[in-house]
Amino acid sequence: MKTALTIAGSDSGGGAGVQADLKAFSALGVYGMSVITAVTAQNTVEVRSVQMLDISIIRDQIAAIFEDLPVDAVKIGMLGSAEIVKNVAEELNKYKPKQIILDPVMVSKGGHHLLLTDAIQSLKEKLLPVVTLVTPNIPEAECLTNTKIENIEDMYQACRNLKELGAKSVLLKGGHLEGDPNDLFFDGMQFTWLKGKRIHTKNVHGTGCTLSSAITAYIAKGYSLQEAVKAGKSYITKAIQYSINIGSGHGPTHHFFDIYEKAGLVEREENKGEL
Ligand SMILES: Nc1ncnc2c1ncn2[C@@H]1O[C@H](COP(=O)(O)OP(=O)(O)O)[C@@H](O)[C@H]1O
Ligand SMILES: Cc1ncc(COP(=O)(O)OP(=O)(O)O)c(N)n1
Repeated sequence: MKTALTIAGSDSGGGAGVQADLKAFSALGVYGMSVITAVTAQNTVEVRSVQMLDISIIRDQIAAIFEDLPVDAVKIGMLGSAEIVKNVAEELNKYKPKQIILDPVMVSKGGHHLLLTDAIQSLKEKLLPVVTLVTPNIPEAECLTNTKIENIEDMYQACRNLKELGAKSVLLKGGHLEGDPNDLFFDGMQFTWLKGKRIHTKNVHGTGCTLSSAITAYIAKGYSLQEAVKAGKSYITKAIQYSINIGSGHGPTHHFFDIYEKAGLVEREENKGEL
């Protein structure tokens, strides 16, 4: 069985973070493991509070996994602080997993900061050069490159700038720009557009986590990076089409849409979350 590890924060509402990652791993038939960096009190409306975990328990979780279990691919999500970034980078440099996907989580949909501002520099210096793929959304890429991204030309330039900063490959997500959500994949040499059609629903909590963990699962299964990002884009599109209309804010993505489709369940038609 192929395996994947997520190093990320916990979302009590189950839509993002470690919970979304483990659901995506399971839905794609990959054995999931987790290192929790922070606990958030969160639902579909807001992040109420955040408690970052002590460095010692974060390092211990990583060591416990790598000293016993096989890890085919690692996904990194919310890290929270510069100290956590530094220590996670040290542990990864020690155990050297071959495939690391970094979702540089900074701010939740509701505007809550999930990465302290002073940690951004550490993320750029200590993690960006170590990972296989980085998957920023537009505001995260703007922050990492200190530039404005308003159009397609800016997206190309941001990918090149991220490469200059040490990234081996980049998936720049276009969901935050107007129009259809087209993502740009840069393998360090060539660009590939992953085109999407905007789905009009408010239930988009955890989309970034879902996409990066699906890509991680596909890489764990042996897909090439190019195949994995394409398969990940199809997965997130279905996960949003079938997103779950629960809670009074942004409902979560659906990970088991295949089972629903095959069983003829009509969850999508019943989705009152569509705008
Ligand atoms: N309304 C939507 N319809 C279809 N795809 C979307 C929609 N919103 C986002 N996506 C896609 O979901 C993925 C996550 O995108 P994005 O929302 O930009 O990231 P994040 O959740 O990190 O802010 C991307 O592949 C993006 O193109
Ligand atoms: C614990 C935790 N980690 C990450 C996020 C951000 O997830 P994302 O997929 O970008 O989804 P939204 O916050 O945009 O809904 C999170 N909220 N919580």
